[in-house]
Amino acid sequence: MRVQVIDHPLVAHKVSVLRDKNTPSPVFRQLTDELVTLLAYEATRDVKTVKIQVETPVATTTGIAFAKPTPLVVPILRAGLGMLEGMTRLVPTAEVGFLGMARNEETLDIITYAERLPSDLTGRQVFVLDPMLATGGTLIESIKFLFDRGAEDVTCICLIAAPEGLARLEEAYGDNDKVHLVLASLDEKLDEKSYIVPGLGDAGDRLYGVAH
Ligand SMILES: O=P(O)(O)OC[C@H]1O[C@H](OP(=O)(O)OP(=O)(O)O)[C@H](O)[C@@H]1O
Ligand SMILES: O=c1cc[nH]c(=O)[nH]1
Ligand SMILES: [Mg+2]
Repeated sequence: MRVQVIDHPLVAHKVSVLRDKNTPSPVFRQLTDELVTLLAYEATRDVKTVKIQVETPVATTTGIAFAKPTPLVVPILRAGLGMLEGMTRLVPTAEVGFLGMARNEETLDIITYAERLPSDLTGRQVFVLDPMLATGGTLIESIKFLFDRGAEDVTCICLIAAPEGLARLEEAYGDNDKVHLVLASLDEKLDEKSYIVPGLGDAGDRLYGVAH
C-alpha cells in the first residue's frame, strides 16, 4: 500500500479553514471541492492512458486520452458526495458509482445501506472518495467490496486520517501494491468516541447537516 500525505501550503491552508468550527457549511463545501482537485492531481498520476493523434491548427502531434475502461469514481455516502464534483471536473469521462455506508456511532460497526456500482469491475481503476479515515472500518469495507467485484486497483482520496485507522489499513492491505491512499493531513489520534483529533468534527454534518 502506498500512502501519500500531500505537503503543500495550498492544501494546508484550506485544511486549516476547514477545521475551524466557525466555518459555515457553504464555505466548508467549497473548500472540500477545492481540496479534492488538489489531491486528485497526485492521486491520478498512474491513471491508465493511451496515445492518440491530435490535429492542431498547425500540425499533427501525439497526445493522450484515458484508456478504456474509463476510471470509476466512488464517493462513500454521505460525506464523500461533497468530493464528487471536484473529482469529476478533473476526470470528466469517469464513470461514477455509489456506496452508502454509515458508521454506527456506538458499536463503530459499518452498515452498507446503498450500493450502485457496475456488477463487474474487472480491470477497472477505482477512485474512492471519503473525507474522513477514522478507525478505518469504512474504508476497509469499501476496498474489500471493490476488490470482490474485480477492481484492478483502488486509490482512496481522504482529507483527514487518524494513525489508528491508517494502521488498520496497513494491517489489511500493507502488502498490496494495488492500494493507494492520498491524504491532506495525518492527524494526532482518535478520541474516546473515535473522532479524529484535532480533525474537523463530523464531516457529513458539516457538509449537509443542520448548521450549529
Ligand atoms: O474510519 P471510520 O471509523 O469508519 O469512520 C469514517 C467514516 O465516518 C464518516 O461517515 P459516517 O459514518 O459518519 O456517515 P456520513 O458520511 O453519512 O456522515 C466518514 O465520512 C467516513 O465514512
Ligand atoms: O472525526 C470523524 C470521525 C468519523 N467521521 C467523521 O465525520 N469525523
Ligand atoms: Mg458522519
